[in-house]
Amino acid sequence: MASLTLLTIIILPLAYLVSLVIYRIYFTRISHIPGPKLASVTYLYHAWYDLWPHQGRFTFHLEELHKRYGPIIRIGPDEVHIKDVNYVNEIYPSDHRRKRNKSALFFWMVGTDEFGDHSAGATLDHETHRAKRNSMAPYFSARMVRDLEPRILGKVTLLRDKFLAFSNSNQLVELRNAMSGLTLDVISEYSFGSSFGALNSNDFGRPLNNMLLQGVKVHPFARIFRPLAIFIFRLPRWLMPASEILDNSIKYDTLISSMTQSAFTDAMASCENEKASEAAHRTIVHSMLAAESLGPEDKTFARLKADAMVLIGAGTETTARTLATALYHILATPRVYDKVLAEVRTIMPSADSPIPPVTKICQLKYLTAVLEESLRIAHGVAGRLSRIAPDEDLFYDGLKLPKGVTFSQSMYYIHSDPSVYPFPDEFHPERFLEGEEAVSKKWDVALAKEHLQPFGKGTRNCLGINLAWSELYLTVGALIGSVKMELVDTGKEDVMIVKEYFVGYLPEASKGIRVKVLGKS
Ligand code: HEM
Repeated sequence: MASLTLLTIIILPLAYLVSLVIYRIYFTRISHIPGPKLASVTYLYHAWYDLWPHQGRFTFHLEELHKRYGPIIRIGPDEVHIKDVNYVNEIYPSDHRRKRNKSALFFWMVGTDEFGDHSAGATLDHETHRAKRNSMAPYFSARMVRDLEPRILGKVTLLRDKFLAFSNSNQLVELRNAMSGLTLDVISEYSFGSSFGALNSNDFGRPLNNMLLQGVKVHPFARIFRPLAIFIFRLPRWLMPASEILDNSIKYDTLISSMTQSAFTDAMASCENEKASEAAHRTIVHSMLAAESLGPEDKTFARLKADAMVLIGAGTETTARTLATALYHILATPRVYDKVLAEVRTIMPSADSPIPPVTKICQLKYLTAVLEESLRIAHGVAGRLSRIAPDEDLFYDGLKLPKGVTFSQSMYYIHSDPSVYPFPDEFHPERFLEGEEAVSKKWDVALAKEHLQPFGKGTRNCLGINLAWSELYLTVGALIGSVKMELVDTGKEDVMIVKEYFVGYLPEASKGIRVKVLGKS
């Protein structure tokens, strides 16, 4: 009896574990791909870098692994990472016939009914995603962004006026927080016709901004312990363990619910009283309810709320940090500041001139290069963009990636590749400008432009590209054109990402990117 118990309690589980380890190292469909043995056995390997004792560092550890094992490495029992700027189109094709699913290994929220589960962004299957995305795409098209530009401009004007109100005061403005207030208000106003009002508060909506910033910290834990995360998120709220991250996600859920609810109620009434297509420009919810690509099961409140959660989350921190990074580098480099201001003055003659429309600002070549360089160096989305090819085998350097395997690249590595962007940690807008400097420094401008892909690539790239560009042009144009500021005790280390929680993350010990407003420029 005792030996039977010993067998069941110790020996059988041990034998199972040993066979699993041997199987995972030597006999899976990707065992031929080099990489650390421990990573091929268990995701606990990631935990060391992403959870404890380090946090959000696995993406950066990949550099070391690639140096040791080469451009293609195995980073999980069924996951591969590639670091090669020339292999991007193969992983993220734009042709819908080459299907790319997302992977639940990274999009852990699938199955939680929370965190944007059922949204387009978190839909794994290629075709299902396509229908959901098509229902939102018209609302974020270049034309719609142009039509709704007054919504963006209203918020940018408010931001500029708030900055000017700080003139000659001793109060410093922290740019990343201020830009988060702006982008949060823009994405909510643009998508729902009413904003969170972050810019109406003196602190640019700091509690809301912090809620979003803290919320993303859930990703590493949930990726590594996915079943546990799903279990926790499916618990009734009163049974959930006490945690700041959970609290923030619940607050976020409540906030988005009420915003979606009022748009939903209004949109349902519009559907009854007027032609749905006529109301479709009013909010993203109206637009989705009018979309023919969606069936009734995808037009429920819960489903639309999931998309709203992803839109607000995706549209805020990425754009805010890119803006803060752009402003830091402009202010930190007098040569760049002088050029940007001189160029802005050609369409905005004085600090009191009206903010020009995006169609005019986007013609400024130097400013465009500054924004391209900011998008590159800010690493808005730094995490690996994981995909699965459900029905084609891929090949890299003779190595087979069988269909069904999860693979990824990280735009962080593309944008830090010195063969495309020499001295990648340095800010040089000129790498994106044909001209004397590029020739004298032997910079390949065409190559730099070809590999700049901050918004991802292929059929699942960023939905908000047009909106993001409009925000970047209007905000930097308006602030440089109207406001004179100087950096206070802020250095390059305050704008360089040190962690990855899907979005890149700045050092938490830093006091931020602080400026003193001196008056009008
Ligand atoms: C500088 C700003 C931005 C950057 C760098 C950025 C970057 C990205 C990237 C790299 C992806 C692809 C993720 C993946 O492949 O898994 C993505 C997806 C997405 N982005 Fe953005 N984004 C920005 C701004 C915005 C804005 C303003 C919106 C608001 C509409 C937005 C909405 C989305 C959505 C909804 C997706 C998911 C698209 C889908 O799955 O079809 N993003 N973004």
